[in-house]
Amino acid sequence: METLVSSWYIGEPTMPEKYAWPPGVRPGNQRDAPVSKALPIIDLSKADGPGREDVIHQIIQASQEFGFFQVINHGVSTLHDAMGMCKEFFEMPIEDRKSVYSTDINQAVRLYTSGFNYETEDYHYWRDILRLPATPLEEYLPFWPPKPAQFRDIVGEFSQETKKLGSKLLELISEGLGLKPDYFGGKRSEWQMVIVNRYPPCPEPKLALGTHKHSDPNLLSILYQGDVYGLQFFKDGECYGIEPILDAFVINIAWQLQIISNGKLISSEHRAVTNPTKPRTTFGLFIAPSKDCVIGPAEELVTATSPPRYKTDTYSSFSDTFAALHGTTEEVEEAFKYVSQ
Ligand SMILES: O=C(O)CCC(=O)C(=O)O
Ligand SMILES: [Fe+2]
Repeated sequence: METLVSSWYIGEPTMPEKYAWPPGVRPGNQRDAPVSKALPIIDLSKADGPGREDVIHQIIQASQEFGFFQVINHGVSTLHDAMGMCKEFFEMPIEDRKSVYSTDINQAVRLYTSGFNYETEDYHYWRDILRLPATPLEEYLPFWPPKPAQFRDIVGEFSQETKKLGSKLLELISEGLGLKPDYFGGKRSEWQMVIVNRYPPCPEPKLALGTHKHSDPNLLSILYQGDVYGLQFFKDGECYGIEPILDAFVINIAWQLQIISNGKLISSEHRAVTNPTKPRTTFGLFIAPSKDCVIGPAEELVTATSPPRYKTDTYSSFSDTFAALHGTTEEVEEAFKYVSQ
C-alpha cells in the first residue's frame, strides 16, 4: 500500500528520483501542449435520425486522421455519479482501499501503482490504477471495492451503459467501413474492463509522466477525463492536448481496429501528463476481443488494390507479443505486418 502515490505523497515540493523521466521522454514544455481544435466533438444523438450518415462520416474521418474523437449525447446517465464514486474511492483512507490492493500481477481485480510491474520498472508513473474486469460482470462484481457503499452499483451500471455505447459506436464504425452491422459483435468485443486512473497533483509535472507514450492494444477505448487537462496525442511528430469536456467521452481507436480495418483507421500514440495543483481522475471502458478470437484484416477490406497489411492471429497471441514488445508504433507494425507465404 505504501507504494501508492495517493498514499505517500503529502505535498512535498520534489519527487523521488525514479519519477523523473529522462530527457526526450519527459514532457518538458510539452506538458502544456495546446488542445487540438481539429479533433471533432460528435453529437451521437444524431446517429438515430436523418443525420446518421453524417455522424458515420465524421467518425470514420476522425478515426483515419487522428485515431481519436469525442462524443456528446452518448446516453451514459451514470457518468457523473460514477466519477463521484471513483474520486471518493481514491480519497478514502488507505484502510478502506486495502482489500483490492495487490502487487500480484495475476490478480484480476487490482489496485496498484505506476505500471503493470512496479518492481521491475526503471522509472515510475505518477499514477495509481484500479482495474475492474467486467466480463461477466456478476462474476467479478463481488471482488470490486466494497467501499464506497454504492461503488459496485453505480460503477457496475456505468460499465453496462458504456458497453451499450461501445456497441453503438462499433456498429457505426462497421457501417462506415462497409462491414456487416454486427461485425464487431460476439467474440470480437466480448471482453471488457473498467479502468480508473488517479494522478495526484504532481510537484514536477515537466519531469513526471502519468503514462508514457503508448497506443492501446485492445479494440476500442472509451475514456472519461472529467475537467482536468492531461491527455495528449501525437500526430506527425507533434503533440496536442485533448480538451477536457465535462459531458464528453474521448473515444480511442485501438490496435485491433487498426488491424481489422487493414490500416484504414489508426491507433494513435498518446500519453497522460500530470497537473501541478489538481488531482486528475480518469476512467472508462476498455473493450477487447476474447483471448481465442482470431483477428486479421476483414476479408471485405482486402482487395487487389488493398492487399493485407497485417497478419491474422489470435488476440491472445497479439496481446502477449504486444506486452513483451512494449514498443513504438513502428515496432508494433513490424511485429504484426503481413508476410506473404
Ligand atoms: O488517463 C488518461 O488520460 C489516459 C489513460 C490511457 O491512455 C490508458 O489508460 O490507456
Ligand atoms: Fe491509452
